[in-house]
Amino acid sequence: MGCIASKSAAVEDSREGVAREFTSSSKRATAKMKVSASNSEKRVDGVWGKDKVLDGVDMKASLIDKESSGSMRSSDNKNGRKKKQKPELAVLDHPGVGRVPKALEGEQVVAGWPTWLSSVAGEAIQGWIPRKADTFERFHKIGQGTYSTVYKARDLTDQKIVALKRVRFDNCDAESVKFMAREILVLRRLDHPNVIKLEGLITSQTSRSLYLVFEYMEHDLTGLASSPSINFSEPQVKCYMQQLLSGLDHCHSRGVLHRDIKGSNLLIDNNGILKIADFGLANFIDPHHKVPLTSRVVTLWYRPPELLLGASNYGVAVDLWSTGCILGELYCGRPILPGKTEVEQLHRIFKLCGSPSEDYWRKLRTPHSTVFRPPHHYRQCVAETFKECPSAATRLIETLLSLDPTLRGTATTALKSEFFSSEPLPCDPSSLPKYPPSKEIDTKLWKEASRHGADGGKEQKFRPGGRQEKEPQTFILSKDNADSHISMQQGKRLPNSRSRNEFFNPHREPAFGHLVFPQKQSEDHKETLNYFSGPLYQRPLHSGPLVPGYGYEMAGREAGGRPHVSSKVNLPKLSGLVASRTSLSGDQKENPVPLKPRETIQVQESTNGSESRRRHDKKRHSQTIDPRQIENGKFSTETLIQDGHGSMGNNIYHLSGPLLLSSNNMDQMLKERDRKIQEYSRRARMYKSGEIAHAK
Ligand SMILES: Nc1ncnc2c1ncn2[C@@H]1O[C@H](COP(=O)(O)OP(=O)(O)OP(=O)(O)O)[C@@H](O)[C@H]1O
Repeated sequence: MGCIASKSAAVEDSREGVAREFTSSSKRATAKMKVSASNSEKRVDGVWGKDKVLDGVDMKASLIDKESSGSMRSSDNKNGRKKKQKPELAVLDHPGVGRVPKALEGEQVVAGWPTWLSSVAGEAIQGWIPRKADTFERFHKIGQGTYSTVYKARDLTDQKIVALKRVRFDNCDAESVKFMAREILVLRRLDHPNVIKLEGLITSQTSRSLYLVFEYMEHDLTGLASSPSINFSEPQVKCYMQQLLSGLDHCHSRGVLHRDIKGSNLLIDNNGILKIADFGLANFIDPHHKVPLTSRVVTLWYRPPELLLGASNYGVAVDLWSTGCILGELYCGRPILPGKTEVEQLHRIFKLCGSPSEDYWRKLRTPHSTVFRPPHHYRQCVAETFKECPSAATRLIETLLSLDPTLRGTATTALKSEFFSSEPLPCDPSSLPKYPPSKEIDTKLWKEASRHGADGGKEQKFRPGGRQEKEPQTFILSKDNADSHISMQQGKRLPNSRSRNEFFNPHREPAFGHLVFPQKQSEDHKETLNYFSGPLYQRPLHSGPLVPGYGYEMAGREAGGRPHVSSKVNLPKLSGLVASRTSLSGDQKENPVPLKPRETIQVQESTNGSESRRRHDKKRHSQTIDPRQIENGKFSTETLIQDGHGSMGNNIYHLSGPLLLSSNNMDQMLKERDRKIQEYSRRARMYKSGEIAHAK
């Protein structure tokens, strides 16, 4: 950051009318900040060096000096009352969300940081100087996350292409700022070739928004895997997996759980280097000092059973489960456990991995463990399901998808597995083909285009895998944190929208293995249950993994009716294969037996702080929910339904209710639910693309 400091200090933020030449006093402040930062880093290094993991509590102690912790304590103990923190809040309240001493806070403001940031999350920015907006030239949008919009940009100081992630949060809400700041602190703790590097932060004293500056990555794994023209070879799959596990190994060794490993968060550059990105849900853990964590993390399809069952005492194994799902996906050409609700997800898991043993339930002891015992005994069939894969791959999938988290091993042991030492060996990243830019967002746009493109589209500006470089935008840091949009509407048409439409017609995806009422389900109904019908409190699936290669293409099958899996792993070609689906779901012979919850899932209800968030969300017409807020108990289920996805009354039947109702009612209810979800998805898309804003 030294260079950032010198770069920024020299430039005036004339765009915001804030002439901020650093005075000698601010220079002194900066120098002081650097000293404190290096001191604190030294202390943190000490912790790492000793224990190889970050102890959340120690780290807090190491990052905040005595004076600071004193001031924190006194503020916490206002009026002499000791504020009792929720367990999860206590977790969140350590790294990245601590304050710095008042004096340092003042110095940070002088250095250009806004007060709303330095006053509540000074640690996250300690030792850094904010970059100025006018030192970047912003191009088009390259990613849309639940919590962010990502743009391609050029750093005018060195002409380097970077990615700017504009994070969504409420700068008036200290908790919201703290959640956002945790991502920054986590990123600053990590330094590895397979972990995305945070290069700086853009904001100013008067700004209410914040951009994270990252190295630019051309692709993400979901985008590459779902590109119809890209076939991964087995050495390539091994190469990506090796990099993913190496990055994870680093995170875990530094006490960081990612908690959202999925293809769209695995970015790949033109040299074949894979980097783990999106640490928005990451948290610090200390295996020696366990504190309860929220189970409401990890995108549904990649979420391990213990989290679905409500575990709050978990560790690195959650990331390893997600890694197992990705490995399976890379061989199968589609997500291996695409559940639509938590209950269905769990059921799919048990059908693949077998019913858990008594010992498992005993050890788990979560609130839901008695509720979700499958009435049926399922035998483990991972090996059978993946029998077309090379045996070393099957064994690694089996290990990573162990129901018992302790049997999943670690990233280190996975890296030592036979999968990486058996032929064909992982290839060198530099030997991988160079692909045209491809991201999950492209997949979404293709899909969007195919929906709108059936009318024969007029303009055909959008090129899949070769995004249009738009005119550089004047980059002005907004004073409001509401989304600014670079519309991609104009570029939605595909050169061959018709044939694309065939590939991306969501109605072609059968709702196989549907848990709720497979026998009574009509074909029509199956069609209605497309992948937008995820659980409502979940991140919307249209911004999650977009079913790579799923129903995009009906490829041929081998004579035996099985997907061809060879050393040439044919992701898109395998997609949509009936045989592959059948073998995975095991639904052909056996109708899925619904789990019998004895009661609806009890979701922790707390309205703490939900009001302000609700107001904020309403203000921005946001259709998204931030699990980081759920984590803090800020949202009740009902809040989520009502605020995030529209009111559906007081029922929380989408969680587990359908399993308890008669099928007639269910038919209607699910149709209605799907209709609403479709409607909200559509509105969310319109909102994102700016159409709603224009319309209003
Ligand atoms: N450094 C980068 N280079 C290129 N593209 C990026 C970069 N960082 C993020 N993106 C793109 O932006 C998308 C959203 O970014 P990110 O996942 O960090 O945001 P998020 O709001 O946390 O998303 P999510 O909803 O998936 O959690 C990514 O899927 C990726 O395609």
